[in-house]
Amino acid sequence: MTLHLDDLRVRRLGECRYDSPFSEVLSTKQTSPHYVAEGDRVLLEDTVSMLTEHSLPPDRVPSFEAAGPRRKIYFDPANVTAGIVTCGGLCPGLNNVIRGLVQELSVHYKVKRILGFRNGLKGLTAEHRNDTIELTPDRVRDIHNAGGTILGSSRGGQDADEMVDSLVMRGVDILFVIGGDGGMRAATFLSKAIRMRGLDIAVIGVPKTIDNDLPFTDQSFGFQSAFARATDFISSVSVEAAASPNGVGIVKLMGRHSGFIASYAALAANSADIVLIPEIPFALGGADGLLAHVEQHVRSKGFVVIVLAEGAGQDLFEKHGLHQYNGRGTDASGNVKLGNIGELLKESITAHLTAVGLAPSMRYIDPSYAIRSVAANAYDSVYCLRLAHAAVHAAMSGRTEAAVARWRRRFVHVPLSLMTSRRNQVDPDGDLWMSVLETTCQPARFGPAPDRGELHRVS
Ligand SMILES: Nc1ncnc2c1ncn2[C@@H]1O[C@H](COP(=O)(O)OP(=O)(O)O)[C@@H](O)[C@H]1O
Ligand SMILES: O=P(O)(O)OC[C@H]1O[C@](O)(COP(=O)(O)O)[C@@H](O)[C@@H]1O
Ligand SMILES: [Mg+2]
Repeated sequence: MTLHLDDLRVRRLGECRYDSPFSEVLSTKQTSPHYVAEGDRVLLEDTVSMLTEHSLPPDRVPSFEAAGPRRKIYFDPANVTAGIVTCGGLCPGLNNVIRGLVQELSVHYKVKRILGFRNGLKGLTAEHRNDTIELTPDRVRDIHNAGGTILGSSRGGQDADEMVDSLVMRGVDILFVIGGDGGMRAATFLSKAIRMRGLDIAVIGVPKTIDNDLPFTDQSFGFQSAFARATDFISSVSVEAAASPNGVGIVKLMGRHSGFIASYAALAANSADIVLIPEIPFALGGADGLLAHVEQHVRSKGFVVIVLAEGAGQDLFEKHGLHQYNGRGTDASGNVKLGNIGELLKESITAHLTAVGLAPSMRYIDPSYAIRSVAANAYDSVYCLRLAHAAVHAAMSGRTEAAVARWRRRFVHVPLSLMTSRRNQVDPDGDLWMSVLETTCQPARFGPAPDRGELHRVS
């Protein structure tokens, strides 16, 4: 999908009439390598070849609006009520974002009323709309030291009109939705319902996902803390596998559709022999298949370490009739429940190695929630705070139906609809995956799989 400048424009509620608390400090600021001035824009693309391909004049080149404070704002801070909600799966840094929003709103803009809606978008339903937490700087003072979210989170669908009713009834002027692809989609529908009613409510998204699968953001907050934690598990399994006869270490990590956690954690641990991700299908059997490669590793090196994303190899269940590992249906938000690729690999590798006389010592870990429930590390803490600042500035200046994101090191406004227009995935031809191949020395592909029953069936 080719994007044009107009696709990247962010909606505004109206003219900015109030002086911002940042007016004075902004009066002399200009764009520099470290600052993008109000009114300047950040390029969508960043190579000479991509830019020359358009041959567009500079003012028509696709670009994002720069985030940051404005000299004039739309809302009168004295009369603003802000709402905050966290949705979907946990991610390190949720509390840091909440704290950053509350501090910026209260300390600089002097907003007096900030409501935290409880347990995700469920908190905006008629049943729960009055069960809010009053958020003050005192209330959020220490929350960033813990993982999770003080507001709680949830999955499951809600009616957009019912949620708008809640915002109206609670007098909310600005809603901050901290969520993943589902949350951004819900925020988009919510914004549309607000617009249909002609209401003056700003909706600003703060993209959240440990899978790093949201587009138009360099890397999502909490991702670094999560993959750092995952790295510990890879290192443990590597030690175990190396110390055991025919050791096989397997670590299954989160990542439904995108193998970023698996790739980054494997690079950080620098001890994996094989990385398997959803973006690159692989075959189990055959001379070039995964099982043959595992066998060769165990024969030559004495052990093997495999890191896999939970969404890898999902086609194998059907292909090999292994229905016992297959996922079933969808979760409350409509996300497909995945088959258990970790168990499938554990059992098929055990069967294969045993059959060829290399009975393995299997060390399989699925750290699951342990990687996303941790507190944000120092890097993510800074990132979360800066995203929160950008989100408050965007909202106070009347931007709406937009998310704040860091794109090519700059903080920008991204139209909400774009956040769900595509999925960020590891590019098999990109330099991240090349680094993984350079590090593991694994072949670019395992397969193709011959349909000749070479797979050792597991019971
Ligand atoms: N297509 C959709 N339309 C409306 N709401 C959605 C949609 N997808 C998800 N949501 C809502 O967004 C919230 C969070 O979605 P979910 O997929 O669970 O997590 P995440 O935001 O982390 O991706 C849920 O409450 C869900 O109902
Ligand atoms: O929290 P649940 O429902 O068990 O879902 C687990 C899934 O959540 C994720 O952490 C991603 O969640 P989000 O889409 O909510 O960010 C996946 O990595 C994982 O598969
Ligand atoms: Mg999601």
